[in-house]
Amino acid sequence: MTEFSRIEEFIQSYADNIAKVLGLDVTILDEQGIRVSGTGYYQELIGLPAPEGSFFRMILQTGQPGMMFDMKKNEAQCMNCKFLLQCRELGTIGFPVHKREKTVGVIGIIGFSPEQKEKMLHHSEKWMPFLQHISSLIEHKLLELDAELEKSCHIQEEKPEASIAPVYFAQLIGAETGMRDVIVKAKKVTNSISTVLVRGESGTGKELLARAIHSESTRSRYPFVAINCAAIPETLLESELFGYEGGAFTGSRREGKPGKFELAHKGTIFLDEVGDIPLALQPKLLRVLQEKTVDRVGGVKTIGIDVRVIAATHRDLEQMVKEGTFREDLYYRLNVIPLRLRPLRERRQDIPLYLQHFLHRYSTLLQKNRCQLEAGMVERLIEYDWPGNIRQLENAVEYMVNMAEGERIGLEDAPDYLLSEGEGKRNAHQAQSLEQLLAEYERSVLQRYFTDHAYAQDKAAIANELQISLSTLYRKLEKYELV
Ligand SMILES: Nc1ncnc2c1ncn2[C@@H]1O[C@H](COP(=O)(O)OP(=O)(O)OP(=O)(O)O)[C@@H](O)[C@H]1O
Repeated sequence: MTEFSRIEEFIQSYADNIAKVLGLDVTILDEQGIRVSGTGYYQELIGLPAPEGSFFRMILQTGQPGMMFDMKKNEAQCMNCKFLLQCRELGTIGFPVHKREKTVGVIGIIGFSPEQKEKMLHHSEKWMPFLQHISSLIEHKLLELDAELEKSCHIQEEKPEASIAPVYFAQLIGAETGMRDVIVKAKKVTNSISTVLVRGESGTGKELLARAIHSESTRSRYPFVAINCAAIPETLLESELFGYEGGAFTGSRREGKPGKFELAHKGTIFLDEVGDIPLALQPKLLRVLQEKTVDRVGGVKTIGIDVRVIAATHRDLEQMVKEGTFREDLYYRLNVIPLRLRPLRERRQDIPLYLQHFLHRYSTLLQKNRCQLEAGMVERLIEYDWPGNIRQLENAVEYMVNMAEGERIGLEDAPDYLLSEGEGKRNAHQAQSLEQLLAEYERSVLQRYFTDHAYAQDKAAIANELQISLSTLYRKLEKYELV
């Protein structure tokens, strides 16, 4: 992992915006010379290494900025570049990105047309200070992340389950498509004190949704504390949730320990797998939720807490209430704001979006060229039922990117369960034609552009990017009711 892998999206949005404002192309390379972002022609080359001997590679080596025009005539600097013959750049300005004196990347602006070259020459004295500024902003972002990481490690020492990595609704894939309804509801209750109960199968994003509610709430400066009630042995769950006083039981810490509710004070507690809380503990949880106080195990004093509760489960709580394994009063206390995340097989139009997202992520993380799915693969993946939902789909993409030998991912790279006919595949009565599947895909691609802030609904830019005419774009938007 390079420094830049942590801020990929930030960097790309920077590049896009700078390019738009300047009317020039922008590209950014990481410390290994891999192109991590690019606009125009260089967008296609994201994930690929810059040519050996190139101008940008030289900047990475020397840590010195530079400016060059008419590469083909500039034999001295470009002579060793493996790309010289194909190079179409008429002007290039590159500036190193440092982090604490170490060169961790390079940012460049490029002109391909005589007009762009003219623009670059005309304002030549302004470019270096401008790029220096951008480079400092990127450095600042990296240092900020380091500081956050340090802080989170520190916090995690005291509060093992606490996490401070924010998640925003806009980051959730499907937020504007298959998950839209649930996100509209979730947004309405971010700042409410009412308990939210997130329902959904395993891997549908329940925890991610809970984190987004917390991150976008006024509690976001305080901890988000997650506890998986099914993963902790029954005997320990009470003290994990509510804490214990010193000497409460054999082997306990002399100074006692706060529970998750106390650690989440002023923030949010995420009670994952709440349906797995043992019956014996349910009255105590109910009391905490109603009275907003906790009594540590073995303690005598009552501690007041201000905690937002988000619970989640994949279990059929209503059935459990009927069977007597879940208390009815606790069920009503938890189920104030029910949010249901649909399984992936009920929102197949989102599958191409997840594929795109995870392919990009794992190609970069695994330092492979940007992998693409071969024709037919998307269809196959849309047809699969994904019992493990997004988690399984993410794992499948990670597997395929690992297996891919080049940039193309074919059936031979897929995990076995995707190859076996029958199991996990869509039922016959749900079958869709290839035309319908492609239409779903086309719709989701268009929708994604419209929710991407970098395009800010700029139809001309979107048409240009997709290499279709504006009128075709309008026709498609009408067809998919996206206007
Ligand atoms: N909308 C989404 N966009 C991007 N990634 C997602 C989304 N939803 C889930 N994921 C990813 O899928 C994985 C599973 O998500 P998460 O842990 O939130 O699911 P869960 O429903 O809480 O699972 P479980 O019930 O098994 O605990 C995570 O890696 C998460 O980042």
